[in-house]
Amino acid sequence: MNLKKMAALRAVDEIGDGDVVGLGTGSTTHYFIEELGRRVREEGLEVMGVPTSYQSMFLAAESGIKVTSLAEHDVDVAVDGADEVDPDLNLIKGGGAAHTLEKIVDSSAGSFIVIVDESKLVERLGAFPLPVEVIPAACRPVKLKLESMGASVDIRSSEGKDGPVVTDNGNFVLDASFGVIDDPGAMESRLNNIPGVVENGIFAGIADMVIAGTSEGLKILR
Ligand SMILES: O=C(CO)[C@H](O)[C@H](O)COP(=O)(O)O
Repeated sequence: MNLKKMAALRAVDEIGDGDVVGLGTGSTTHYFIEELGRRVREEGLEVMGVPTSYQSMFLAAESGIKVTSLAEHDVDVAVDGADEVDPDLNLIKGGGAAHTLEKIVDSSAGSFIVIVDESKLVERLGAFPLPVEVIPAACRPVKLKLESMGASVDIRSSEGKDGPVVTDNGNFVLDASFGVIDDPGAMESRLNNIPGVVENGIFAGIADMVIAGTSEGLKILR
């Protein structure tokens, strides 16, 4: 079976009737949202979803999940993917440039569950370039600051549009390769302290549970 899907389907079992669910972004959460929607439509599960991106908002609506927001509801359980997960459940996220709203929703949740395939499990964070969302006017000074801290930095661009990726919040993303990150919590705070940085992709100490699909079956980390 597809290992991302395996983790996603297991996560749906953690959702109870009446829950407000944080809906993460990416290909792994895609499977989660689809299955959650199927249970809503076919089994009468009553949930509301708080999307973390336009991607998850559109998919939730298509799947039959009622959409709400943090302005109206607290989140009971958030389910989200990750780009890297270390043994202490620190994460790198933002491969889909959605990490700012993801961090707001995931950190506000009563419980935050991460779903990944085994390729995301690492001993130490840092092989995946760290996404840093910046206000466009701050792009150059923040890039220079990150370089002065030892990173090599790319302004993220993508297919489908010439020029930089523009996030759901109207900002740019810098991908900063620092190598191994020794102290994820300290690095997370330090980066968010740079003027013009909106949010970086380190999620230190907020995940409660990781469900990983592996070739040997499901692996649960708490
Ligand atoms: O952080 C994210 C989006 O900003 C994603 O959750 C992360 O990139 C993992 O994506 P995928 O499930 O497609 O591997």
